Amino acid sequence: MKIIPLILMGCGGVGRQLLQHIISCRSLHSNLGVHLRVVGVSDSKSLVIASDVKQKELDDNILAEVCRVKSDGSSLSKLTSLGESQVFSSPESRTKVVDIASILGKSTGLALVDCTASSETIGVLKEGVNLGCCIVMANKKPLTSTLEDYDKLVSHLRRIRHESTVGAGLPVISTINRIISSGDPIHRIVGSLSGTLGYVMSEVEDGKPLSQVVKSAKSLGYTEPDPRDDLSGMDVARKALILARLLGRRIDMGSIRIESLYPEEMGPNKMSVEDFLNGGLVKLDNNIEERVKKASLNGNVLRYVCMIEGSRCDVGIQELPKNSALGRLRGSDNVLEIYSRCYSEQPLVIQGAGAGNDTTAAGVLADILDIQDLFT
Ligand SMILES: NC(=O)C1=CN([C@@H]2O[C@H](COP(=O)(O)OP(=O)(O)OC[C@H]3O[C@@H](n4cnc5c(N)ncnc54)[C@H](OP(=O)(O)O)[C@@H]3O)[C@@H](O)[C@H]2O)C=CC1
Ligand SMILES: N[C@@H](CC=O)C(=O)O
Repeated sequence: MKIIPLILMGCGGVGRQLLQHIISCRSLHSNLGVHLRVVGVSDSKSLVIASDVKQKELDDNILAEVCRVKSDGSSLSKLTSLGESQVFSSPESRTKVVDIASILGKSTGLALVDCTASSETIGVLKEGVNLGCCIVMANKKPLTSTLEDYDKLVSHLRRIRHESTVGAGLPVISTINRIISSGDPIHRIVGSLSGTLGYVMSEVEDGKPLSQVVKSAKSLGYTEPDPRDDLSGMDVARKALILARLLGRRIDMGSIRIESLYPEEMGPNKMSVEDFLNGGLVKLDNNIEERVKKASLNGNVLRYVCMIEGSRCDVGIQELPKNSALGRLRGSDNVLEIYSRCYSEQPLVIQGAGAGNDTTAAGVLADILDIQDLFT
């Protein structure tokens, strides 16, 4: 049986769903000859770890308790039935993760799984890479940081997986890697890469107010913790940057043209998430409704589009024919058209659910299974 020891960082919607998938797939994985040994789980304030990380694990009862405590909105420090496991608070929890990485990285191997929405994990991930660990990410921030951070994180390609950073559970990164490694250069990617904005656009088209559908998107688990990350275009820009860098473009966020759906005075530095959701959003209803109606008079719909071609990398709203590939999208589906030498006239198209905790966590789980050959 191959054993994959792992530490999960981030226990929100995606992280908890990942733990639930791990528990429910135990017998499937056992039939495949793999066991996922969860040695630690952290949230923003605490880390719970197995008593002996070389041998033991957080058993499924503890993992279920972790999910229960976190869904109640509490901190991991509130865990009670811990058995021999221990809880550490930050900043000690960060040092502890690095200690475990140095114990396991080069012996049994260790996967650091980042399901946070934070830049704070970048340091730990880089240290993990130096210590021989694998890294698996749903979090887009590490790969959209500086080029120096990016180069370090991707310095051992066999040891990194980040499928869920673009398209949630869709096979976007692996498909692009396969095309590139076969020597077929990709010259253009066009897509609708935001589950939230896809859902928002199609619901507004159906006559619902923006303020209402953004709240629904949040409760369905599509949005980032702060939905302004989606509405500002920043989340799509991060996906665009990850794709552009995958294609070999040496660019930073500053090279991407980004269209925001809200004005600067509603930004995170000016109002809280609650104030934005309860007071700010409603002020945007009329403008978007008018834009949707205007597009409809021309037989068109609005879609938030990502375009990468040559040195161009833009994300923003476009008016598109209703019956185009992007225009036909409904709900949280993403679509991505890839043009290369082999796919020059007709693009290779990837389409399907592009957001949601279930599909995203399934993508992360598949990534973990995909590195099993590096473990004994
Ligand atoms: N939802 C989706 O459809 C998709 C999400 N993703 C990505 O998945 C990631 C997770 O999303 P989601 O689960 O919705 O986010 P949540 O906000 O629900 O969860 C984030 C978790 O990260 C924890 N956290 C924050 N900072 C740290 C830190 N420094 N160390 C350890 N844990 C930390 C938070 O702790 P605490 O509980 O204490 O606040 C929380 O448990 C995001 O990066 C998102 O972009 C990617 C594709 C699709
Ligand atoms: N907030 C994102 C989640 C996936 O990356 C989206 O809406 O697409």
